[in-house]
Amino acid sequence: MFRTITVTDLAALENINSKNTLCRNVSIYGKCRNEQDGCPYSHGKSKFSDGGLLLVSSQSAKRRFNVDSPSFKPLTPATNGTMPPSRNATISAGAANAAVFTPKAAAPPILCIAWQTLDEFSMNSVDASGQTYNQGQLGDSSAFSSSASAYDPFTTQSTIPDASGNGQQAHIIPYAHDGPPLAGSAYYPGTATFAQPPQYHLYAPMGPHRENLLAYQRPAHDFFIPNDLRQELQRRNEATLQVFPNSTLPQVDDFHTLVPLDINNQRNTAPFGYQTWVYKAVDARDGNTYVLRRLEGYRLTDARAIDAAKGFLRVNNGNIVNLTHDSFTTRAFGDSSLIFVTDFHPCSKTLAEHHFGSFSRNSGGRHSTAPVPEQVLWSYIVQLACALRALHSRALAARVIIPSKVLLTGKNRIRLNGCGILDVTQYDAQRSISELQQDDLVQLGRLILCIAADNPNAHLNTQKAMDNIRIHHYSVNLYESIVWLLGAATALTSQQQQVLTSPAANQPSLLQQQSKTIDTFLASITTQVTTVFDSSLRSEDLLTSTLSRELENGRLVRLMAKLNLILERPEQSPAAVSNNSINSASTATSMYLGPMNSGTAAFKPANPATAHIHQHHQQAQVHHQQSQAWSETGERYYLKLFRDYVFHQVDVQGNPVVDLGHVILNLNKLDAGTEEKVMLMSRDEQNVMVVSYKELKRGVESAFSELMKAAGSGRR
Ligand SMILES: Nc1ncnc2c1ncn2[C@@H]1O[C@H](COP(=O)(O)OP(=O)(O)OP(=O)(O)O)[C@@H](O)[C@H]1O
Repeated sequence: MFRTITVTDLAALENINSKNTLCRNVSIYGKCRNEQDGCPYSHGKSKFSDGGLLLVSSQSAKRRFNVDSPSFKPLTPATNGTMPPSRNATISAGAANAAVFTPKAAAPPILCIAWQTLDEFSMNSVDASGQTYNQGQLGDSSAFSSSASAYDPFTTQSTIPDASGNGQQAHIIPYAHDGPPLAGSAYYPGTATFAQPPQYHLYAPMGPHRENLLAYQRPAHDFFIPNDLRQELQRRNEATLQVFPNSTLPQVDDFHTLVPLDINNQRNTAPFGYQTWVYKAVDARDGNTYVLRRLEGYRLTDARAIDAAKGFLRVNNGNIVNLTHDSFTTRAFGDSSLIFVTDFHPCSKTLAEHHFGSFSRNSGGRHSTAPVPEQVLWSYIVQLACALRALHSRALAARVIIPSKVLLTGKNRIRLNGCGILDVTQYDAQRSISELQQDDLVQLGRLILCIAADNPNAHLNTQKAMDNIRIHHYSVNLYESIVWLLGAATALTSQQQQVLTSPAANQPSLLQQQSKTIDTFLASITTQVTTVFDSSLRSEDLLTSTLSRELENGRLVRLMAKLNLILERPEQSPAAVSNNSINSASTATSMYLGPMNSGTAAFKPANPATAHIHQHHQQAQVHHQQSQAWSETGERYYLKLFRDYVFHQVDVQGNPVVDLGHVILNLNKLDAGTEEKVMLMSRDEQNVMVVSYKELKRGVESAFSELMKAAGSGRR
């Protein structure tokens, strides 16, 4: 069975033959003649390269074609699908002497060739240079399949036949727009003038790499942020936006939409000497979410006290919950409350909740879980030491380093909370800063001791807790560090002293160091600091790689947004903007699917401006024109078909095909504007259009720029 194909570029068909499985059954066959002027086809590539479009019409088109037309001769039954005549044999002497055909941009030259079913496909094929191959030469499909298997949709180079028919390495610039055509480069015009843009459409695969995948194969999850991280970020997002609909909490100064974070019923006045409440709130001035810590019943007796926390405003450290605003007093809660405003870290927990979550404060009982890994303890020590260094170097002190005032904001990521509060509430207590800083070190030692001993009250019996640490097989180094921080070396047994001062212990021993500052401590744990630093760099690498994937997804989202902005938007179609745009040689798209019984030798786009211009009201006329661009004769119709091809595919049974890989692959090719062709089918399956991604890209860009012009803005 034969169907009629109209092609403007024979090379395109060749290309499709080799790459598109849907078109494997296409062979060039029979007499080829230019429909426009009746001239036989000449194989000069440059003459037929401007369109890059293959129009295929099935039965309906076949009916419309006039078999008596001089430009088309149906094949004889004798040759039907068995031994098609060679192309040369079908060209008459008169036709061979015909003038060389020069294509016009507005109406690309069109050839008639024959379409065969797969069964009929067999013998002859014509390459881009016009050379005829028979089956033996091509070795059935092997010539195609070898190029198909080597095909990488993301590559920018490929072997293509040159003008002489020899396979040569040629540069395909998939995303280059057509520049001025150069002699001998008609297939890929603009290559000589091409300036390499950033190849932002290419994914650079990052390790670890899968061994069983081919170079161009990517698993779907490679394109997206890992599930656990996505869930975590979404949970944080939700937590930040969460509101209580019937909340009776007041607005405090500029802070509104208060949500309590303190879900613990047991109120504890120990850390600050006041009952505290913690709220999430939105600052009306900048719209950001902050945490308000309220000290209930605080009365300001000395106005200077409130300024005592100002020094903490200047501290910006990754291991501290930073104070963001001046503290202030308020009566919004019906009492006199002191408010501290800090950064909000959604979904965070305190170390007390994390490590002693099921521990009852009043039971005094021991929480039983598996011992915390030493690496985690070192991570805590290094991070808190880092926070203390930031404070101590500014002549400040943390003053409260307890499990409930250390926030866990990510995996093993901790921040010191509640800094500066005691500076206000205990303003009058005359304690020197060095004394407070020494106390910070002791508190740090107690905190680590409690977590290592797995008991929040472990510091109340240091000796027993130290024994517990030994039972948990922590290293001598950790043991020694805790002892040094606690300043409790004298309380150790002679046996413990022996362990710490043995040659196995790190030299110089911390116990032998007299000066006790955070810098001394940090200097003595450099090995652990570098280990923690290394793991933090690795997690940063991981996040950067994840971010780079999202960057690609962001690009695809923008492309999808563009497509949806322009698709089926008649009021902004080019017909409304410029009636001549369809016929214009400079129109970005020179292809369309027109009715094949138009009565003309070549397809011509319907000029929407010509018909009925005086018969209707002007507005109705405009609407008519507008819809033309999306109609089956309109220049944007193929974009619509492409949308169907990407998103609305169905299988042979008519079931929807939901293939994310297909969507991503096609959107990437569209974004890159590759020369590869795609076969688009109308919904009634009566018409098929073959168009390159490059043309599609130009269509999208042109429609989008029209839209932007109409929107009166040059921004994208
Ligand atoms: N800056 C913050 N960002 C996010 N959540 C926070 C922040 N500060 C505290 N929270 C959360 O608020 C809750 C209460 O914090 P708070 O410091 O009062 O701990 P607590 O366990 O209630 O201590 P206390 O025994 O002193 O009352 C905790 O669950 C903590 O995770």
